[in-house]
Amino acid sequence: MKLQTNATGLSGKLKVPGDKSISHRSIMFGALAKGTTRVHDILRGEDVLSTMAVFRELGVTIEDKGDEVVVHGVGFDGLRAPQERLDMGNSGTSIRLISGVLAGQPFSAEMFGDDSLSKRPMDRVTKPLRQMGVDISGQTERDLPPLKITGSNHLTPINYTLPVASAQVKSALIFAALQADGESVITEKEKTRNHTEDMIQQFGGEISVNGKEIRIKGGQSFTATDVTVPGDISSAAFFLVAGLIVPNSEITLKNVGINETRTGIIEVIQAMGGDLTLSDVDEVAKSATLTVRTSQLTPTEISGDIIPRLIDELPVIALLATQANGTTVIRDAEELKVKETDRIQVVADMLNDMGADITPTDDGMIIKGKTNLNGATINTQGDHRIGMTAAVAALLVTDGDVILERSEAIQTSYPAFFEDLSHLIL
Ligand SMILES: O=C(O)C1=C[C@@H](OP(=O)(O)O)[C@@H](O)[C@H](O)C1
Ligand SMILES: C=C(OP(=O)(O)O)C(=O)O
Repeated sequence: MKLQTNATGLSGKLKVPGDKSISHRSIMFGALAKGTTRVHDILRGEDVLSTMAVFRELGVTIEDKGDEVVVHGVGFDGLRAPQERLDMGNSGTSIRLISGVLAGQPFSAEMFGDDSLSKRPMDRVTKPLRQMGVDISGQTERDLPPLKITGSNHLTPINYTLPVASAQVKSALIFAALQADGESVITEKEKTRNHTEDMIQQFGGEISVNGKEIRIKGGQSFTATDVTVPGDISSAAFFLVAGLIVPNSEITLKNVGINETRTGIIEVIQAMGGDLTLSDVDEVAKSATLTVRTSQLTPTEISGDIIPRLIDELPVIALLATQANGTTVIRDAEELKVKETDRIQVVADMLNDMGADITPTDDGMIIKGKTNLNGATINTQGDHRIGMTAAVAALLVTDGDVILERSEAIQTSYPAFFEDLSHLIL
């Protein structure tokens, strides 16, 4: 598709779709609780639809009533063996977290995904799950999908320090630990998004978190509850950046999730001197209204423990940095290489094709600003965040066309992205 270029300004208010991480987990916890869970403002992106389809295949009734999704929970002991292979689509979150759920189930299943997911390492979950007594294996020494799993209802509790900063690995192990015979201790490398821990408490379970150390007792059960999903800050990120770099812009994003394990991008924008204000802060729902205006930006360094708090935003943050007056350095972000694409290489190649000056490194990028962007043909390679970053970059292009190939990848996390963007363009 041909992307809109040369925007003279962006203006308006928007409610971004529901948080993807919380949406996945609302289906999972709803299914594993006894009773009826009603989920409001769930994201209906393809990744979450994959999680819903998998739980239906595992015997859970899930109704989409338009204004809410109703999950008729069956409890940990109510899942049934699937008749079909479980299709995880493009979703790393689905395959890894559901591996942890199936770890404690006394049946076999096979999990597979699309071309992108089939290249992503699953050994980070298979290794610790094997230690707990699960029979799980994939392809090659990195355990790429498809994965075959046979769970056990006598899982050994685990005491495990994560070698990578990953909420997906942490959450997979938490789901397994909830079904184990005793208490498990999981220690994080860096603090990552904590939606699983929050939801255990919301669904009446028990978890103790002390800094990076998490303790979970096995044999727990959950009670159904209602969930309202806040807007996804990872989706809001595209409009935050667009509003800062396109001239004559002011964008207001309502009801954006501001869980403290997700707000790295707000700190980066502030460090770069961006005009960003928070209002209507709701401490209980952990949400706020965010407003951005066109800004002169200074460069910054992004590294260390902030990285997991903005990991999915780094592609569009790289674009932001191309418009700062000086050189921005991103370090400690080697996890970007094992996302839907190698996001260090793909982001650098894409923005360099458009005229940016980015040097990819082993664990990040060196981004020289401020550069003019030009037309190019970009292929998402099946990565939604590459597609949305390209669409925001195109707004700055005054010279030539920007053609986006495989734009349908954006369905993964933001089906209405282009519609929402078009409403803001003056
Ligand atoms: O737990 C989650 O919901 C997610 C964790 C992150 O992945 P990692 O755990 O691989 O860092 C993130 O990139 C992904 O989009 C969603
Ligand atoms: C990495 C992402 O998702 P997942 O790992 O669930 O595929 C993402 O949404 O950017």
